[in-house]
Amino acid sequence: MSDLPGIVITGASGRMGQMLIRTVTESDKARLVGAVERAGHDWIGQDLGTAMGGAPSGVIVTDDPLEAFSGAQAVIDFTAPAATREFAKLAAQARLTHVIGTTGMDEDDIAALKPCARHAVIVRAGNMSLGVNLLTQLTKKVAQALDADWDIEVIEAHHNKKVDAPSGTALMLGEAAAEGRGIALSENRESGRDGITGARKRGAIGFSAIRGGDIVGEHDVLFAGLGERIILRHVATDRAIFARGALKAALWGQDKAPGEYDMMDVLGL
Ligand SMILES: NC(=O)c1ccc[n+]([C@@H]2O[C@H](COP(=O)([O-])OP(=O)(O)OC[C@H]3O[C@@H](n4cnc5c(N)ncnc54)[C@H](O)[C@@H]3O)[C@@H](O)[C@H]2O)c1
Ligand SMILES: O=C(O)C1=N[C@H](C(=O)O)CCC1
Repeated sequence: MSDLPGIVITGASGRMGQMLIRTVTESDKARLVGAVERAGHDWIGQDLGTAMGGAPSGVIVTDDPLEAFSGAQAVIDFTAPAATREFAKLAAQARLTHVIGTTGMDEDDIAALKPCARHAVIVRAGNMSLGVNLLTQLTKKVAQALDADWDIEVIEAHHNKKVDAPSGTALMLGEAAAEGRGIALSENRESGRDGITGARKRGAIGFSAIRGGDIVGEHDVLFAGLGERIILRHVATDRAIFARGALKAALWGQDKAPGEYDMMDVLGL
């Protein structure tokens, strides 16, 4: 039996779930030991490889996360906020590294992770790619250099199945801009313009969301001044960038003390 870290993927049939399964399976640094889907899903009880249209893998898809987590070292979780809250409790119980890519988590959801992080390593980020994490650093630097005469707007575009807005990435970028400017995002956030909105509030950080087709994920941070504009841009063309980052985080977490971490910690940025 291999001593490579055993990884469980939750939301196995999802867009990210399938990408993560391929990434872990192809890695020589980890092994796939479990796959979880929601109760009632067609894949439950099926061999994962067969369900994905390939050769049998020996991993049976389950709706029992506790069973899947026992004997694993990490769980990579790109599902939905309510599911992620439940997985966090079980990962803490099993002392697994819990890598959370799920977005759309509200304040309550995030607060619920705190007690779990006393027992397990939690790595959570709205975007696991190297490029976006670098972009947050650039955003903070540019916001630091410019005053509130420069309007900041985060413009994001995603596929037509995405259920949350603004995207987790857009919020990361907005937080970075607010930090650079020395203000709280919660008090300066502006989104959902429609109708007679009035003029833009000075110093506000705006969010605009586009949804369409199969767009993987595109983010612009626009700094609009008088007579000039700066645009910082990241374009994702392949979900593999998120899966590679998530696997890196799962491996990184293996020798860390319990606590809450993000991709900046993992990437050393
Ligand atoms: N952080 C990042 O880098 C990053 C990148 C891409 C996507 N995401 C986020 O990941 C999440 C998933 O995205 P997606 O495009 O794969 O969505 P998706 O809808 O294709 O997949 C989600 C999967 O989770 C499953 N699921 C839901 N509840 C469950 C439960 N209780 N138990 C087990 N499985 C459950 C669903 O059945 C589905 O298969 C979203 O929140 C998205 O924003 C994050
Ligand atoms: O496809 C998605 O959903 C994505 N979600 C993340 C976000 O909300 O920022 C990352 C990009 C893709």
